[in-house]
Amino acid sequence: MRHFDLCIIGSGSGNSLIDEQLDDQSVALVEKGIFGGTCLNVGCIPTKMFVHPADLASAPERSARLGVQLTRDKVDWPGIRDRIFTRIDAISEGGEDWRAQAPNVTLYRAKGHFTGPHTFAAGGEEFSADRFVIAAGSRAVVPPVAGVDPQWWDERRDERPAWAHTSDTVMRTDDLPGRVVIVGGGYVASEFAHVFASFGSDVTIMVRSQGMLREQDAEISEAFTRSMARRVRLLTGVVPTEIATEGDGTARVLASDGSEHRADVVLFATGRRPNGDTLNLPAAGVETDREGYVVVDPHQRTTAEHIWALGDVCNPWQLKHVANHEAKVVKHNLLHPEQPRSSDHRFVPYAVFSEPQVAAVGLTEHQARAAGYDITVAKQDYGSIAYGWAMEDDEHFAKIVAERGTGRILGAHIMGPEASVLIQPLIQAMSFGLPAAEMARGQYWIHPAMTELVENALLALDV
Ligand SMILES: Cc1cc2nc3c(=O)[nH]c(=O)nc-3n(C[C@H](O)[C@H](O)[C@H](O)COP(=O)(O)OP(=O)(O)OC[C@H]3O[C@@H](n4cnc5c(N)ncnc54)[C@H](O)[C@@H]3O)c2cc1C
Ligand SMILES: NC(=O)c1ccc[n+]([C@@H]2O[C@H](COP(=O)([O-])OP(=O)(O)OC[C@H]3O[C@@H](n4cnc5c(N)ncnc54)[C@H](O)[C@@H]3O)[C@@H](O)[C@H]2O)c1
Repeated sequence: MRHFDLCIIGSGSGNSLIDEQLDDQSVALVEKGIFGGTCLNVGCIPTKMFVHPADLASAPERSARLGVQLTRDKVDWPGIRDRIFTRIDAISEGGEDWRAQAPNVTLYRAKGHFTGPHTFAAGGEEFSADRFVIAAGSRAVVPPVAGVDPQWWDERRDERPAWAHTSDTVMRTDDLPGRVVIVGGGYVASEFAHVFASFGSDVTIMVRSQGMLREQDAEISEAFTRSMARRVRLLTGVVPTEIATEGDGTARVLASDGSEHRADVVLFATGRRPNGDTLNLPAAGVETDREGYVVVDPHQRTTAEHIWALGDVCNPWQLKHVANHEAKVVKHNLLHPEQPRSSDHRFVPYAVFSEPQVAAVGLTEHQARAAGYDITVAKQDYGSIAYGWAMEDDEHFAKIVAERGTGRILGAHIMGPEASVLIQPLIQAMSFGLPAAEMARGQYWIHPAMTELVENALLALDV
């Protein structure tokens, strides 16, 4: 049986572990899908490459109130799609070729699973390794709906009707779909609703709960839901009950409120499940929690001493910057097991790249109150700062939650232009323990930049 020093399962963030520091180790890299993983091929990167043109395409919706009449003349979907994937596919292929020619790396292009604590099977071969890193990511979940076969996204993928999509496939459709039904109200639903609505598709969102982005601070979720409802047909408290394929290959979607919708594309944006269940983890002594995430200690070590895990397979944030952070920790701990580092999950930020953008870090107001903090909350409208006047903004805001007395920032939530950028100084303040008043008063804030939103929100806190 062939033996390796290290086996890495998953070529997304797992691939970034391999560099010259591992040149003296034999490495097996196992990848069943597109080389480079979710973020590069079907996640963060291509979605944002669609979001940016969508931001441009939706400019006419925002510009008329400022006296600038714009029209969206044409959206060249095949051109946009091919520009994006010509670039991405080349990176994926180049990365795979680069790995394949590395003398110390053996690439297994197959679905693999553990056969014992130190043994693994992939591509008809069984091999052993001293140490393993599980970086197997997560996969889209498709809920049970009459007329929808979950095997369309697995073994029976050839039978999948043209209308049935997850985020893995929807960016590669031949044409811009005229009618899109999106199921779900989280990150993926919000971003693709923006893309398709901006490009001119007729979009219907069916969201099971009473609003979108329900994990966010309640005021943000409510405001975002109102905003999205102005752009698309938003059905809250509604799920699809049955989907039938029509003679022309499109979908007829029956919904729980009795409504019926025709669609060229139905996008299931209903969450992602960690891939640990595909790896026969009990054979290796690796435990998972009730939601299927691989259990790790602060050093990213699993319940088996010689096996580490990182990314979506073991953390519920399911974000690339968290996977990257954990990969750096695992890398250090593989090289320096006697001086292990811990992951820092104290202040994990996130952003939803929709229209409007949403970004957040830390506790929501409700979570802070439930945790028993004595809090002060400030809500600052974009329209109250000079740059917001320039934009005639009457919708967007920032909200900061801080501890009364200490001024410690517990959470920050922003909905509006550049929210994903404006949140960064607040992440920094929380990470380095900078109290709100000191942060507001101890530095210059450029006038009249959008960051005055953060300055004024900090000053408005009753610390
Ligand atoms: C549409 C979309 C948009 C996103 N946008 C953002 C964003 O803007 N910002 C952000 O921070 N995050 C975003 N994410 C999340 C981000 O993509 C993931 O958190 C990140 O890619 C996870 O990295 P990973 O290395 O854990 O897993 P992955 O990159 O998924 O890598 C896991 C790899 O393991 C392989 N694999 C799994 N099981 C096996 C097996 N049994 N045998 C062999 N190989 C296997 C898979 O094929 C896959 O290539 C987005 C996700 C999606 C779906
Ligand atoms: N900008 C970003 O960082 C970004 C963008 C896209 C995706 N992601 C990552 O990908 C993950 C997956 O995104 P997502 O939007 O699919 O998941 P999500 O968890 O954000 O949202 C899932 C949505 O589906 C709904 N839902 C779940 N089960 C359902 C069912 N049976 N019937 C009807 N509705 C159901 C939920 O109520 C929720 O509205 C996210 O958790 C996120 O970590 C991140």
